[in-house]
Amino acid sequence: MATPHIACEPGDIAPLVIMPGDPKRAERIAKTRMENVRLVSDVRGIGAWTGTLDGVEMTAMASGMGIPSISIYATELFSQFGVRRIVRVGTCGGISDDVKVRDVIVAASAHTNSAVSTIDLPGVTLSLAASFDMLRAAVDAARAGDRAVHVGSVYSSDFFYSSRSDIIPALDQLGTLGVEMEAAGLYACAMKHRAEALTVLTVSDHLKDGSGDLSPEERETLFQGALDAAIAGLNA
Ligand SMILES: O=P(O)(O)O[C@H]1O[C@H](CO)[C@@H](O)[C@H]1O
Ligand SMILES: O=c1cc[nH]c(=O)[nH]1
Repeated sequence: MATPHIACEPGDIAPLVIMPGDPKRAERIAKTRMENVRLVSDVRGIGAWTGTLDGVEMTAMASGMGIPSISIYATELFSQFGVRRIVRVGTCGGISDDVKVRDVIVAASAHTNSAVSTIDLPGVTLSLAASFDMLRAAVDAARAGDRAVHVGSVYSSDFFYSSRSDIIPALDQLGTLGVEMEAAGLYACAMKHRAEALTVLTVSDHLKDGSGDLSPEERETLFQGALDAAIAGLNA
């Protein structure tokens, strides 16, 4: 049965979902990496493409931007479509000096200023973390690739344009690798539905030095290292 944001039957979505933020990136993944793909839903221009990848059935579907958006899709996928694993393949801004543009970050955990970490259990801040099995497989695959790989915490912000850039040095001090806008929401949904999730990011820009930032076209296309690691995570 269709949900408010996904117009297809449960069997049309695979148990394993590759989820970039950008719908064009989802379509590109489907058309360049998958076989026998079909568009099974296109509500609000968020295409869901189901096919096979190296013989395994998968769906590529975008999350849109921000925790509210990814939470809608992840909730419907986990609760109504029998999805077991979602891997986010996204971009992020570098925070740590160790991280350079084009590097891959595997997000073991996500700090956030979103209410998803505090709203469900009064007095408790939830730990928002990746699936261990997915994380281990993705890290192993990423380390075998040709890009520098970092594993650790990221910051999932509710703001792309934040008035609180003053907190970035403190996040840096705490070892936070980069900033993006969805991982914490995805991890919270996976925890709630007793499912599994992972986030693998390509560093698209650096908060301390914007001179090497990726162009909009590169942000859409330059994600092969992260995607290979993400696929390994899904197959774990
Ligand atoms: O490239 P994606 O996956 O969309 O991720 C990052 O890019 C968007 C902001 O430009 C946010 O969604 C952020 O998390
Ligand atoms: O959320 C994001 C994504 C990419 N780059 C940033 O600086 N922030």
